[in-house]
Formats: sequence, C-alpha cells, structure tokens
Amino acid sequence: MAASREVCEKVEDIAPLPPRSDQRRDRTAGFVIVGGGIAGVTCAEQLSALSPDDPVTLLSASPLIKSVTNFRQVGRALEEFDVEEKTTGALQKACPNVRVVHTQVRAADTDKHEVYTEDGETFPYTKLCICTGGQPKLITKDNPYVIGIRDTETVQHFQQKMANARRVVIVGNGGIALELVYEIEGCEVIWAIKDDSIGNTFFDRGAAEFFLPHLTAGKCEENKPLKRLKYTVTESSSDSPKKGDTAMGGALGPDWKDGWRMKGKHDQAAHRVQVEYQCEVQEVLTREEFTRTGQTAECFPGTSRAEEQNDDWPVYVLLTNKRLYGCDFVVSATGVVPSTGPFLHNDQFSVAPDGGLRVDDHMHTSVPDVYAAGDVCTASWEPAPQWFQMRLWSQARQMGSYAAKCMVADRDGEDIDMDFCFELFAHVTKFFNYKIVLLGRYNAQGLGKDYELLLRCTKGLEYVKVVLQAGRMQGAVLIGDTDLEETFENLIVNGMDLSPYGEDLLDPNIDIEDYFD
Ligand SMILES: Cc1cc2nc3c(=O)[nH]c(=O)nc-3n(C[C@H](O)[C@H](O)[C@H](O)COP(=O)(O)OP(=O)(O)OC[C@H]3O[C@@H](n4cnc5c(N)ncnc54)[C@H](O)[C@@H]3O)c2cc1C
Ligand SMILES: NC(=O)c1ccc[n+]([C@@H]2O[C@H](COP(=O)([O-])OP(=O)(O)OC[C@H]3O[C@@H](n4cnc5c(N)ncnc54)[C@H](O)[C@@H]3O)[C@@H](O)[C@H]2O)c1
Repeated sequence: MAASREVCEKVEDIAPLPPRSDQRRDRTAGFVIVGGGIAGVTCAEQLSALSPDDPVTLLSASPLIKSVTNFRQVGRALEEFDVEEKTTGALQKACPNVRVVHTQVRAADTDKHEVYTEDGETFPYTKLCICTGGQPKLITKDNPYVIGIRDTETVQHFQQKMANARRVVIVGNGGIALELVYEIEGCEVIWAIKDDSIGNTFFDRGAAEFFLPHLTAGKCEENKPLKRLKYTVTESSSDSPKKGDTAMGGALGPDWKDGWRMKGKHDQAAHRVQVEYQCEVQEVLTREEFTRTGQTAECFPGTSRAEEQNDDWPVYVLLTNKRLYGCDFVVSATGVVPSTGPFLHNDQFSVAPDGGLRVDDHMHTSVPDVYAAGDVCTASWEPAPQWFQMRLWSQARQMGSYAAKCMVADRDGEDIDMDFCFELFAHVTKFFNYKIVLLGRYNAQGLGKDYELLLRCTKGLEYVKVVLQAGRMQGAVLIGDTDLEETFENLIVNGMDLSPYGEDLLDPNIDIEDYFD
C-alpha cells in the first residue's frame, strides 16, 4: 500500500547542539524573545513600555515581523485588531530599547542563560520568552501534493498550485478549511471532515446548517468577501518553500493585501463543494500507485463519467469511507504543531500532549527565567470557567503582553494578577462573509448535558445561540451583525440569573442592551 498515513505530531527531530560559539556579542544580558509573530512582537512592545531602560532583544527567523494595528477593545475581553507585517526597523523606531535580529535560534542552554543561533551567535539573557509559534500539523509529511498553510511562503506555494487546479481536497474542519472552502473559486472542492457537521471547531449543527447554503452559492457581488483573506499575496514568487524549509514565517494575519481571488483553472466552473462527512484520509496515492490498485476513482458527485473532467489526476485520496477521489493537491488544514524544536535539547521543559511548552498562570515554563506565549505554549493553569486556549491571534497577543508583565514583575519581585482576558474566551472573526462572535463556552464545552440553549435565527441574516446553565449564561455564538456581544459578555461575566426572562432574552423586539445596561 502506498504512503501510509503518518500524522506528524512529533516535534521536528532535535538536531545536535551547535558548536559552542565564541562569538559572544559583547552585550549585557537582558530580556530576550524568540519569535517575531504577534506573541513575540507584543511581548517586546510591552517590555519596552514597562522597562524602557533595559535591553530587549527580539530574535526572529522571519525577516518581517507581525504587529497589531487598529486595536479596538470591543468588550471587556473581546478585541478586534488588524495584523500587519512590518520591517524590523519600524519596531525599533517605536521601541528604542528593542533590537531585532533576523536569525534562527538553534538551541538554548537554560543553565547558562544563553540562546544560540544558526549563524553561531550567542545571546545571554536574564529572562527569555519563547514565542516561536507553530507549524501546520500535516496528515502526511514530505508528500509534495499535501500542503499546509502557515505563512506568506506557504500561501505563495498554495496560490501557485491553485492557478492550475481543477479539483482540490481539503482535510480538516476548522478555521483554515472553513475559510478556504468559501474562498476557493473555479475549482471543485472535496471537503473531508471527521465530523457530522461543518465547522465544528467553532459551530454546532444548527450554526452549520445556517452556513450550508453558502457552501455552493456562487459569490454574487454583494456577498463577495469584504475582508480579502489571508491567503492572497500580491506578488507571486516562483520559489516555493525549499524542501526541508520549515515554515519559519509568522502565522498569517488577516488579509493585509487586496489581492487576487483564489481562482482555480476553470473560471466558469460553479463553486462546487462536496462535503464528505465523518471520514478521514486513509491513504494518499500517486497516480502510479492508484493505477496499480485497479480501482476506479469517484466522479465529482452529480457529474457523469463522461462529464468527469478527466481521470489522470496527479494524486488520489482514499477516504476511510472508501471513496477514492483524484485531485490536483490536498490541503491539510488539520491544526498546528507548536514549534518547540530548538528548546527541547534539555528535557527540563515540560511539554503538553499537544506538543506545546506548558506554562503556568504567570506564563512561566517549567524552566527558571523562561516564559512562553502564543501558539508555542500550552496553557497549563486551572483556567477560569469560561476560558480555554485556542491558538488565535487574539490569544497570542494577550499572552505576549501578559508574559512581558510577568517577566518584569518577577524580576522586580512584585505580585501580578492575571489579565482579565483570561477570564472569558472571546473571539471575533469572519466566516462565509459573516461576522462571527464566540463567547465563553459557546458550544457548551465541558457542561455535560446539564445546560439549555436559546436560539434565534433569521435565514441568511443572523444566528444567535445562547448556552445557559442554572439560568446563567455560559456562552454564546453570534453570527451576523447582532450587536449583542457586549451585553452578552457582561451577562456571562456577572453570572446574573436570567431564568426570569426565559425566551424574552432573545426576543428581537426587546432591546436588551438597554434592559441590562
Ligand atoms: C492560515 C491561517 C489563518 C489564521 N487565521 C486566523 C484568524 O482569522 N483569527 C485568529 O485569531 N487566528 C488566526 N490564525 C492563528 C494565528 O495566526 C496564530 O494563532 C497566531 O498568529 C500565533 O502567533 P505566534 O506569535 O504565537 O506565532 P507565529 O505567528 O507563528 O510567529 C512565530 C514567529 O517565530 C519565529 N520563529 C519560529 N521558530 C524560530 C526559531 N527557531 N528562531 C527564530 N525565530 C523563530 C517565526 O519566524 C515567527 O516570526 C490563523 C493561522 C493560520 C495559519
Ligand atoms: N477565523 C479564525 O478564527 C481562524 C481561521 C483560520 C485559522 N485559525 C486558527 O489557526 C490555527 C490553524 O487552523 P486550522 O484550521 O489548521 O486548525 P483548527 O484547529 O481550527 O482545525 C483543525 C481541524 O482539523 C481536524 N483534524 C485534525 N487532525 C485531523 C486528521 N488527521 N484528519 C482529519 N481532520 C483532522 C480537527 O478535528 C479540526 O477540525 C487554529 O488555531 C485556528 O483556530 C483561526
């Protein structure tokens, strides 16, 4: 049988320690941050603000760094912002005591309080914050037809493949898959999900039903995506990531470019999506391997054998439901593997089952003077009842900022309370061109069976779901411009008994903002 499915959850192989460097730049140790994504840059900015006289060194493998712009505090925990790529100079100009070094960290000796880089330099630190993000968790590694999406480079690679694509298989049912399925045009999509409804990372079945009509509806003018997605870059470069390159860029931010659509080969092809429910990829076969099986590949559902575009696909995907599809390539939108590789030389770090560096409620790792923030870490403190980690920009920003406060407080021997943002899960985003707000235990996470739901839905306009337990709001899903997020955030946080209001709570004729103001 062909390439067996190997889910690569193992952290990248740990290379031997680089030779001890004698290139110790003459510098006083200070705060060192590894990673120029949102977590690392926010940490550097906050350190600069809190400790402007101390040296802060940001080591980043990506030439451009990510920073937060147009920050808007929508509610007490809910925030919106844009993400922009900036030159390192911009950060250094804004924060004079921050120095950004474009380099790749190879290892750290936490006993000596030193970080070593690929080009043989040593950076001593008093406090270190690891913000190295993550990489796509691919369903199978080293298969040129199976790609992940993480940063600008991988998007360019994706775009190149898209240009001539007639059919792609998307695996996964989370953020990236939801966005791609909506954005891809002129190309057939086979969407393979493990679940019985779409988008279950974010939505329950009800909300999934709300979106289904948008799966195949063409994007007529008015519902063209307002926010161009993160998957388009204006310049297309011929160099796809070199083999062996780990995706060293920062994870994508919202579309910072007004770019092309993700057009496949067939402009005129309708937006055709076939969802294959409750299945996984069993095998990915080359054309030769497929031919040897003697099997017949499926036509795109609804097309006859004669209409089938062709049957000489470069790659074939066998699903666990025994359906076999040919396609041009596979997008493995199947989550993130934290990039901890350079730090696991010493086994002092406690690593969580998802591969992240465990951090406590002060963003401390298990190693003295070493902190972590963003996708690379796994929150390992007892969380507030309505908060949980999800690897998102907002949480990367919040963790980066809070880690900086903890680093300074610990250095000065001061106490510090956890930021409010860790009291309540709050996420605002867009899917299928609708505003989406997710609050608290929005899918009744961890509530067992002891909860009730209130729903309000206007087809094509809005979908409101409230999760209640003992009359108290635990979470909410808001789809569309409901303007309920601030009120609901307060109701979740203040734990008010709402049972007297019953279904009136969602009565569209009652202006509950005033009611609970
Ligand atoms: C396609 C895609 C779409 C997304 N869309 C959304 C969204 O709509 N909303 C949302 O909230 N979240 C979204 N996310 C998630 C979000 O991008 C991440 O959670 C967030 O950016 C993580 O930030 P970070 O700083 O932890 O990591 P990253 O942004 O990955 O940054 C890691 C940094 O560390 C550097 N680095 C890594 N290893 C080394 C090393 N050894 N030495 C030196 N530097 C190193 C990298 O170069 C990079 O600069 C999306 C993610 C992807 C992949
Ligand atoms: N708008 C947004 O909020 C948004 C958009 C894109 C990405 N993101 C974030 O970026 C990160 C990466 O996105 P993502 O979509 O890769 O991750 P994700 O965690 O959102 O979704 C991963 C999906 O893949 C599924 N999966 C995992 N292993 C699988 C396997 N072997 N076979 C089939 N399915 C499998 C999971 O069940 C899940 O449905 C996530 O943290 C996500 O939250 C957020």
